[in-house]
Amino acid sequence: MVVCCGRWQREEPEVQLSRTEPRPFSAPQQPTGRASKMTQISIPSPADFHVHLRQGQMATLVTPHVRKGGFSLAYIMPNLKPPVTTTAQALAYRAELEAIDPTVDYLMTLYLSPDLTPEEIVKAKEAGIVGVKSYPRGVTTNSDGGIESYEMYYPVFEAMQRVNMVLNLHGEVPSDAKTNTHILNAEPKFLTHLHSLHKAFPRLRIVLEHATTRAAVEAVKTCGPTVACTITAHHLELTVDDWAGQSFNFCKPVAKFPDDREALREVIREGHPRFFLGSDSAPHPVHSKSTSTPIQGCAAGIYTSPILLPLVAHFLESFDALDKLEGFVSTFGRRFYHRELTVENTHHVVMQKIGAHVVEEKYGADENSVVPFWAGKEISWQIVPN
Ligand SMILES: NC(=O)N[C@@H](CC(=O)O)C(=O)O
Repeated sequence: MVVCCGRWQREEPEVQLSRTEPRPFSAPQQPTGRASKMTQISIPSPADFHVHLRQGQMATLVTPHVRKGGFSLAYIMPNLKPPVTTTAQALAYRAELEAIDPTVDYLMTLYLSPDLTPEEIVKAKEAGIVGVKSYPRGVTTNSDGGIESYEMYYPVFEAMQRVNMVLNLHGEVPSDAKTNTHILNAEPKFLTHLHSLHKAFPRLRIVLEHATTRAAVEAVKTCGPTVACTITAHHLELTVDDWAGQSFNFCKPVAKFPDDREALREVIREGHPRFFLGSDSAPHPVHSKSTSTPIQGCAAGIYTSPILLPLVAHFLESFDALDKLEGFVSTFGRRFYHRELTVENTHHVVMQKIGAHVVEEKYGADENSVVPFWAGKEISWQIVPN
């Protein structure tokens, strides 16, 4: 990372370029205490390990925003209609995205469903598909075909462990009045599943997606090096008070309490190498966010792709963690996913702090337009066009 404070500038050996196998998770801690003085940052090949890019017109609108937001690698979620359940579908979907923007490296996933077999896992691995995403039934957008119990998938997980694929968990259990389960405790109640899966498949790489609670952070920390966790940009800022009555801040899992948000911030400040960015950027047409009816509620999802890198820098700086930006948005996730930087795949994204700029209020036109997170508010960092 290159940091500039006024005329002062110095090169730091924070990222070693390598063509070798991934190293164990023992990244050295970065020095602290100079974050507020930075005026320029250079990040090598930022990677977003959880993105929704949709299909059709919406995909055409939002796919170029991955690059616009500073990212050159995107880990693509499979909750389309119909969900991406086969290797053939995932490859066709990747081709669709590459036709829109060929400059991004799209890592593809399959949707965990009863149709997924160990044989399909082997085929998927050979075709370069990276992971399988599990959505518990009914907890979020397009999760009607989601899972109800994990045991029946053990043969699939066994195959994934054998061929070295990643299991991505949407970590919430469905609401149930009988057990007092609701959207505020759905994530803590899910953590027993995380522990059971890790115990049953200790070599299976598992990612607990978009953690929102102190309990989730602590659970991941107690697991071994094969378990990691993504954190979104918006959960670094929001708490329950921000989405109750504000539909554009509504997403699943919902933002929790100030102490939970503090746990997310702490683990980033700590520079913990198993916690990295997965934006969960999830665009919905403006009408499905703003004009809900008693029959059709407000869609869950917050859209951050077009402003992502400056937004993350803005938030990390606000809680004195800007010096952890490179690990959080590039090195840590890449290492976990075995997508480490090489001389060939590294390009630096430079950001400058040149006074606040206001985030656009919407992208696209008419009924297909999307409203980004932080719309109309200021961000202090901007990407320098190259
Ligand atoms: N995060 C969300 O609130 N929504 C996501 C689905 C998901 O990841 O839960 C979406 O696809 O819209």
